[in-house]
Amino acid sequence: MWWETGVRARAEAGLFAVFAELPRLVAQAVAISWRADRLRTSVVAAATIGAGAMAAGGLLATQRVLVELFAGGPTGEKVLAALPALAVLAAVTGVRAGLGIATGYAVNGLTPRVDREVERGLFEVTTAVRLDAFDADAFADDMERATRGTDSAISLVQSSMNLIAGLVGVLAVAVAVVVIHPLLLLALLVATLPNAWAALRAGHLRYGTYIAGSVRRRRLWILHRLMAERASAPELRSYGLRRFLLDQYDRVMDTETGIQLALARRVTTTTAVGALVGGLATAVVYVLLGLLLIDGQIPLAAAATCVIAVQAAQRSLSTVTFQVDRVYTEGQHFSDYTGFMARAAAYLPDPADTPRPAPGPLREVAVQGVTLHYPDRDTPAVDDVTLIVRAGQTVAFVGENGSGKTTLAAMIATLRTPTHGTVEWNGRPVTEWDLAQVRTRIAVVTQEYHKWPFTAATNIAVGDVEREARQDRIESAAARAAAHEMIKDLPYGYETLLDRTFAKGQDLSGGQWQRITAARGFLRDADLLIMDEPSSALDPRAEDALFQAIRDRHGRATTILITHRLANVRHADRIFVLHEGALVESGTHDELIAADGRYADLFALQAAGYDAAPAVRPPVPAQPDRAAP
Ligand SMILES: Nc1ncnc2c1ncn2[C@@H]1O[C@H](COP(=O)(O)OP(=O)(O)OP(=O)(O)O)[C@@H](O)[C@H]1O
Repeated sequence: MWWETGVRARAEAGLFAVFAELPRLVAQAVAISWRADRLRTSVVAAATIGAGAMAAGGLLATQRVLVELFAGGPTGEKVLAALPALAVLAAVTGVRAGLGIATGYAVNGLTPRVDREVERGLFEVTTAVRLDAFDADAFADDMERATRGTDSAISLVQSSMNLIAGLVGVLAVAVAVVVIHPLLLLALLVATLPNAWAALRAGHLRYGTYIAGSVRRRRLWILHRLMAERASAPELRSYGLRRFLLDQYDRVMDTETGIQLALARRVTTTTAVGALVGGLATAVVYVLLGLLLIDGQIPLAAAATCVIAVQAAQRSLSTVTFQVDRVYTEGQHFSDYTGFMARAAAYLPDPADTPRPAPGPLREVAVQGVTLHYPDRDTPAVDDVTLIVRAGQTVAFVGENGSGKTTLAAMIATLRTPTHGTVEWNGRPVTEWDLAQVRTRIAVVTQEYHKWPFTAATNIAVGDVEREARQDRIESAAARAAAHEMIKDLPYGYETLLDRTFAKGQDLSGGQWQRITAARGFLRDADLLIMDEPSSALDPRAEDALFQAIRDRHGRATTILITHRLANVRHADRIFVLHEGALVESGTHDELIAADGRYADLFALQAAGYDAAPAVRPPVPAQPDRAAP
């Protein structure tokens, strides 16, 4: 699964591949951090390098102290002689601690800034891409991965910085040791590498086990939801599924526990082997030091410093090995983010070379030879449609399911771009106007409306965020959509939160939601109101009130109505009938009835439903091919 990208990549990659990719990932982390906050990034970089230098200086000062203490002469004099080096050691240790604190402060300050930089970048793109981006199969999946990638940004930055700090620490020890005696570097490597290898190997094992348990974890996740969520609670009880689900849970957990124990054994064995080999290597180093001492190759103080250096290097290396894994796994997720941002750029609207003019009030919308092909569809959803809607008119788009009404309306609303043809606003293609300004003159009540997790008042107010959300405006819009009384009856009236996932949140019925979304459309009082199936869930009284409000716009503002309830379009100035994407008829209700075409057929069929039906239906004749032999 995509959320396991990082762990999977780490489980599958060899150590060489991991190390080969680290520089790129660390560079990426430094770049984000730099963009988010230059000052703090510089502080972390300077403090990390400074701390490394202090570590090396500390070891050299330690050696100086030991040289003085191991020299001949009375103890008092030796201590006195060691005092300057001791003072340096104390200063270096103090500065190093201070730099550590400075790094901590800077990283803490970086965290929210990096999070914000990355997350805001993502939302800048996801809210700006053209609607057709969401038709591409991979886009939604890509976007989810990118969301996980935003969480990884700060982890990547932090682990990269810790990795750099660990490496600088190891380097500092190596430099100090070489200064004391070059042969000690070899001793240092021999004593530290086995443990480092064991740590990396144990990480590999953990990641491998995690990936092998992917299906099991998903099953557990589903079981968690089934046993604890509201949606499944009624059926769980009515069918007595409790035992069944708990048994499933036990079975999965038995396997999981077994696997975790096996993993723990393997990891312990690996680290024990590493510790054993590391211990033996350290013993060899100590023997080597002893031989060098006896041979007079190095002074006692150098040997003692080397012992301290080995311990310091082991600490730094264990940081490095841990951070290598983190940088690599988090880096994979972050690559999902950067990859998405690059691919999404192709869906961003073309920036205007010169500022485009704002359109005046609507006089006329003209659809000129417009066609729209959805990706992976053989036939166009809208096929070479030409029509004109004039200011003040109420027009209707009718036609069977899938005939292209919503798609055509989306192009008029500038939400979709035609594959061929143009949509003109006041005689000029919409692309030549400032698109944001065109959109402020249009309100769209979509068929697949969104239930915003806000209060009832805000759910209506989102229809016009450009203007102040005055309560009287909200209530008047609600009244036009037959929503006012219904909202007043809610526990907190207009302030009722319409989301059950929050405390005191409420949910509404389908028809009640539809009233709220219609009110959202009325609030803007736009030049052009497009209403796509606004009454499919309304009761007859609410439907009547809604269409009365639509009729009130007649002559004053323009309305495009999409509905299957043909009784509601009788009064439209013009009815456009679509069939398989093409405009097949247009005219007033009376003209279309007189023409006795597709509209007349649909109307007659619907009207027949309201005629008195026979009390008993005649039996359906047996189908010849299904008759009993
Ligand atoms: N996002 C999409 N991706 C691919 N095909 C789509 C998409 N949206 C709609 N279609 C297809 O385009 C055609 C026209 O759909 P559209 O929603 O415009 O029809 P409609 O007339 O509004 O239908 P209904 O009366 O059911 O609302 C249909 O064949 C539909 O399957």
